Amino acid sequence: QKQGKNGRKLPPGPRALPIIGNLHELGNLPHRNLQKLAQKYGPIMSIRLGTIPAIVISSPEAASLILKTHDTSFASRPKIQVSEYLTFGNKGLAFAEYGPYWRNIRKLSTLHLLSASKTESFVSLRKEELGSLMQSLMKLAATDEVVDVSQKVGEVVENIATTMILGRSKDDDRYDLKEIAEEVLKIVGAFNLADFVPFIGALDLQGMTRRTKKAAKSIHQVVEKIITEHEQDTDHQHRDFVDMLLPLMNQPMNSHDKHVYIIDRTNIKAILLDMIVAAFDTSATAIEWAISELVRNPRVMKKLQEELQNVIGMDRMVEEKDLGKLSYLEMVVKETFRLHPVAPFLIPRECLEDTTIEGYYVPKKSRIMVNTWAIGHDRNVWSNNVEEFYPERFIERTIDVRGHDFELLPFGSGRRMCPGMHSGLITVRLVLSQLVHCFNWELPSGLKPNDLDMTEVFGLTVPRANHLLLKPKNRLLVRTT
Ligand code: HEM
Repeated sequence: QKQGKNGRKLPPGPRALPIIGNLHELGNLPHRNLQKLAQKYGPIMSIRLGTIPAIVISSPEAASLILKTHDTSFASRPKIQVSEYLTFGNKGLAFAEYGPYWRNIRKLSTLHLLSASKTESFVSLRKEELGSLMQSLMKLAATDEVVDVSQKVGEVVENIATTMILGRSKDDDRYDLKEIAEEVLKIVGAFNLADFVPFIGALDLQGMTRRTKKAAKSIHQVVEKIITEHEQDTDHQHRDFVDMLLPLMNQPMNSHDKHVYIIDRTNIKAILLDMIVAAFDTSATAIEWAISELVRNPRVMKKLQEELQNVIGMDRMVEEKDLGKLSYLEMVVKETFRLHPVAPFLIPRECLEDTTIEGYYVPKKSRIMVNTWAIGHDRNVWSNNVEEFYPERFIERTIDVRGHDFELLPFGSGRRMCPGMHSGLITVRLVLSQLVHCFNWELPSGLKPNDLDMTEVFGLTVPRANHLLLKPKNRLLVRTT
């Protein structure tokens, strides 16, 4: 029985060591290790990360208490070193503490950058980028080459995101934003001692502070340069995020709010940085897991290709307007998110005030980790075939990914839920369906579906550890864009 300072009952959990607490129990894949511990201690478990108390949530019911019933108490984010450096003292959206500042930039972002109509306005951008990817893959398919699918998917998502956010494509090789974004996600996901054991953290034994400063410096330079170019080039016609944010500079964020914040250059940069980091890797990670599972499960691949054949036909590519008609595709995407949630712990939350959950005391400033990976792998929720990639499970269950069903939370839920969900979902469904419609995907010679390596690497997101290598074979009857 664990007790808080005031003698109140804390959730059960493993014994914590002096100084490091339970950091040593996280291992390389904390989502898996904390699932095992939760099987012993329960779905509301308390651990200590260095000096910080943390609560790990591992069931849909407990997730609903955190993200719905007590949403306001858990709507803040912890202050972490990487975000402080990267977004000029948490001036971005993802790590801003809960309060009027966050509320204003969240509103501004959802209204001006990520609304459904803004997302739709990038339809031709997505079509063009995907068209060039398909052309290049068709050429490679004709020569029977093994293709680095992870790299190709990463490039197309990066091109779409860079053009949408910054108005330029990857052709400009003076910088590598993807590499920087991946580095930032790794640092955010790493359990940085500077955040948990400050007096040891100052020594920077893990080299995290050095890595953070380096990544922040490179990304600040790129974004500053791009903003300056937008300011100088007054007659261009793009409608990227920089164009949408610049007219708001030096204006109050929300003149009706009693807390008046004026948007300055650092606010704009911080918002753009968050968008870059949030958009680059997330959709690409989901797509590469989906293709990996389809290749490992030829039955599902065949069924998805049949759906595409019936709905689209073999003489043209998939268009965005077709997506609504592809119900099996939707189930495949859900099943991918269930087994491979892109951000298995969402983005960490911080408890704003002392709270009681199911009779347990959760002290103010506790870190909250919702283990969506554990929920997706729970037999009690998904029955005994939990490890199987079986999209048909969603025929019977009307479970959706939009934050209402706590069994499946790829975008989180509640006030801090992902505001880029619409954009992310379109990218995932479009790129995935196009790749599967235009090509058959074969394993390099000698490999059987079950041999496919599925090793994960942990960060804020959990992508494949090794790139996915496959041979495309042309499937469409006509080569068209
Ligand atoms: C498949 C793609 C994506 C996935 C799986 C995903 C997932 C997530 C998750 C799990 C969270 C945390 C939610 C929570 O704490 O409850 C989040 C937050 C966020 N996402 Fe996404 N995301 C995706 C795409 C995008 C895109 C394309 C953008 C923007 C262009 C974006 C912008 C953000 C932002 C700004 C936040 C922080 C929101 C806040 O703290 O108020 N995401 N996302």
